[in-house]
Formats: sequence, C-alpha cells, structure tokens
Amino acid sequence: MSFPVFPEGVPIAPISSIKYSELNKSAKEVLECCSTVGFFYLDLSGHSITSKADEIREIAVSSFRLPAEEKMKYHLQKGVSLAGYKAPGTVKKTDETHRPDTTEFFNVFTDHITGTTDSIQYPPHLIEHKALLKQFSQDAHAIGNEILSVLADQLSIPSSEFTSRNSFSTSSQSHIRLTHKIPHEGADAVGLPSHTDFGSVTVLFTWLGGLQIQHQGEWKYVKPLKNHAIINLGDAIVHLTNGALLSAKHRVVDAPKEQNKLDRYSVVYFVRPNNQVEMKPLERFLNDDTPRKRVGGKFEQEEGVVLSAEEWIRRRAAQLGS
Ligand SMILES: O=C(O)CCC(=O)C(=O)O
Ligand SMILES: [Fe+2]
Repeated sequence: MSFPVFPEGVPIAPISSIKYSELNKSAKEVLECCSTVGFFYLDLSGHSITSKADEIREIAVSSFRLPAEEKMKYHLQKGVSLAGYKAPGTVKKTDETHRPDTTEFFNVFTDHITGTTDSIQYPPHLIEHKALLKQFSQDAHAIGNEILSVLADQLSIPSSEFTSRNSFSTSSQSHIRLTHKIPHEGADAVGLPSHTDFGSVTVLFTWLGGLQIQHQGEWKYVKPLKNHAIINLGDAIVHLTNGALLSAKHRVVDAPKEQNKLDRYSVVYFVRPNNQVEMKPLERFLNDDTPRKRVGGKFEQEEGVVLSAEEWIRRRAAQLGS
C-alpha cells in the first residue's frame, strides 16, 4: 500500500529519531526527549513489528467497514473500561473550538488476547486475527519496556523499577488501539482533541499526517516516517517519577493538503502499569530537585489514599468521556 507523500510547506515538529538497535547507546538522548519534547521517533528498520503493524492496518480498514449498528454492539462502557469500540463524537471536547471528534476506534485489551483475564466480545472479523494481535502486543510491549528500562537507568534507579510494574504477563489496562479518522470537508471537526495519554509508554504506527504536538507555542505536525514508530510517554509514568518525565499534549487534526482526501488509520499500543501497582511517586523522586512536570488531567482524589493503577486509569479515562 502506498500513500500520498507528506506535503511540503506545513509546520513540522522537530523530533529526534533514535535507532532501536542503539537504544542503550542513545540513552541520554532518550531521557532528553522524554523529559523535554515528550516524543521521539524510534527507527525500527529490520524489526518485524513494522510489517505486523501494516497487516493490522489492513484488518483495521476492513473492521471499520462493518455497519455502524454492528460496531455499536461492541461499544466500550464509559467510566468502566476502555475495552471495545468508540464511536466518533464521543470524546470530551478539550480544544478551544469545542468541535466533536471524527475518530472511531477499537481498543483490544492485552489481557483479553493473552487470556490473562476473561475477554469481552470483539467483532469476529477482528478477533479472528488474535494470533497476530498477540504477537504485535508482545513486541510493542517489549519495546515499551526497553524504553522504560533505559529511562530508569538514566534516572539512577534499577532498570527493573519500571519494567516490573509494567509486565506483559501480569494483568493491566494495556491495549492495542486501531483508529480511523473519517475525512471531512471544512473546519468544523477535529480528529482527536488535545490530550495526554494515561499509561506508561505509547508506541504508535501511522501512515498519514494528522498527529500534532505543541512546539514553541504552535501546533505542528508529526510527520510519519517509514519503518519508524512514534513514541511518547503517558501520565502514569509521569506520576510515578513525580514529574521527572513528561507526557506531552497531542491531538489529531486533518491530514495536511492532499493527504486529507483519504481515510486515516493508526495502530497504537499503550503500555500501562499493572493493575495492582500503587500509584504514588517512587521514593527516589520524592526528595530530589529535578524540575517537575505537571501530570495531565487531574481528577478528584481522596487525601492520603493511594489508588491502584487500575482505578487511577479508570478515573483518568472517565475524564476523557469515551
Ligand atoms: O492516531 C494518532 O496519530 C494518535 C492517536 C492518539 O493520540 C491516541 O489514540 O491516544
Ligand atoms: Fe494519544
């Protein structure tokens, strides 16, 4: 599948590219990206996850073609769990213009495809590819954990401090997300309003422009690069590090110029902390003088109560209204 080239003359965010094969060698740069811009490209040339992402994209294309009433049978339960389908127009309008979102997605939970917990129902069309979805989840989760391990080391804590809290085989709210943004005329809608992710690490594959981050006060496109994933951190890891790391705001708008005539898909994996992890800053980050970043989307939290990651993410997700 080939896509129209990303056009010239649109504002592009300057984001570093780090080779997956040199993650350890680039450890300082990884920390720099994850505590300043909050995003980096991961060059995965030669890693089989890129072709798995391509295959899953095709599954997404056909799954979203299901009739709306069929997809609605799998709609996620607001405020309960993110597992399942989300229809367009259901996300909290956080942009200044309060436009409804034009993105639909399917969240396929890792626990459900690995059998760690009982599964909800997914469309047969989608779940018949369970083996591939499982391999992709495993690969993306491992990549997320390698990044967390490098970050821990750079932050002078044992590398297992993060990875042991984000284990693939222990129950969590980690999941794959297949997204589909419907093309539209005019400026009355937004793909996905401005938000920060909730978990630890996000591994994103996308083929058309549309993702934007703020850079020097201006929204700029993150240009998709062949064989690269786009990596960013979520609020949970910012909370655990007491703000030493950054979860950057991002949004999805129209793909630039001629790319916007096409439907836009992305294949995302969210590494989230294991359900029983206590959501409080690790000891090491309580009394140091690293500059602090704010954790996105605050919610009411009882004084002195430490929430489990499962409950913390549930409350954080409920805020998004989807
Ligand atoms: O599709 C994209 O480029 C980003 C999607 C995203 O930010 C999300 O699902 O949280
Ligand atoms: Fe996001």
